[in-house]
Amino acid sequence: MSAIEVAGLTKDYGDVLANDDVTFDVESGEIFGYLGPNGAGKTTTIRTLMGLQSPTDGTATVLGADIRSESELVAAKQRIGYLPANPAFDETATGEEVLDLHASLKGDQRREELLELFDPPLERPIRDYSTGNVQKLGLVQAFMHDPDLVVMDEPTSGLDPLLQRRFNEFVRSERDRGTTVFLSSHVLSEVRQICDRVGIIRGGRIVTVESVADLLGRSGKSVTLRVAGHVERDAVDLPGAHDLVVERVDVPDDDGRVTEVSFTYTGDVNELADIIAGFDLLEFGVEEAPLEDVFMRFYGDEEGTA
Ligand SMILES: Nc1ncnc2c1ncn2[C@@H]1O[C@H](COP(=O)(O)OP(=O)(O)OP(=O)(O)O)[C@@H](O)[C@H]1O
Repeated sequence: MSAIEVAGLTKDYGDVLANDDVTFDVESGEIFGYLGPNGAGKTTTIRTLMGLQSPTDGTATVLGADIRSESELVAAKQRIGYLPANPAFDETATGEEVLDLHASLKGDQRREELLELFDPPLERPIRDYSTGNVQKLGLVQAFMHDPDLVVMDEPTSGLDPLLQRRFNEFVRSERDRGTTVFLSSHVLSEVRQICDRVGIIRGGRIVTVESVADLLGRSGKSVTLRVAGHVERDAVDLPGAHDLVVERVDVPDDDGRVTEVSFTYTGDVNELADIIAGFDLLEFGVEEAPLEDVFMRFYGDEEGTA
């Protein structure tokens, strides 16, 4: 059985069709990334899955419970952890009190273990918490009752790089012990590090659901070269090079000219390495293609940035 099944989910806010016939499944035991630019409709789907708002049309199940049935959903939520975007804990309560409240609702058998990984200042009131500390408390709260499914809306926002890495390792180890994880993000490089599969949403519509390996294979790398001397365009116009830009620049202090080359590359890295080996390189950069470029290449720009 799938941990989450979303079928034709539609949410019309009046001005905005935030989810338009959204359909996808999350398999039990996988880490599924729900990826899309700001305003794409990720939070709308997540809040609907958690029963916090009703769909205009379509439906979904979480751990087999129909989200339209309050009683089914309440029962299922005992086995679900939820970390909302910008968790709104009671500002006057201390972190400890927030956890005590959640423990009374769902349990807290893993509280101490989680507090060793993510250590918010429990004795302080929430109003004194930094964004990162709220996020840490949210993570402890989401996992401490040892749920079967955890749903997180932009979980790494506010975490510094060290904690992000700890979070990634933790989520992978949770997956390895059988927990299903559904998380949203607008950053491809973040999702690629932990997710098994990804669903991309844009303008309220699902544009693809595929494995992260397949997505990365298709999205390619951004390559930049700074080469001493002339480079002819034909020399770098390899199969798999897209959006190629070749510019000659005069460098006053240097003896001669420099050529700057940039492109997105989806071809064979060995072919690229062979070409580059023949250049007098000044600089060489390879980065993940930005998410927006991936969208532009595969899905066009007919829907603007949302
Ligand atoms: N309660 C609401 N009333 C009206 N419009 C809304 C409401 N909530 C969200 N929207 C709109 O629906 C669209 C999708 O918003 P949503 O928050 O689901 O996107 P998102 O992908 O989570 O974006 P972000 O990453 O910025 O949080 C946006 O255009 C947003 O302005």
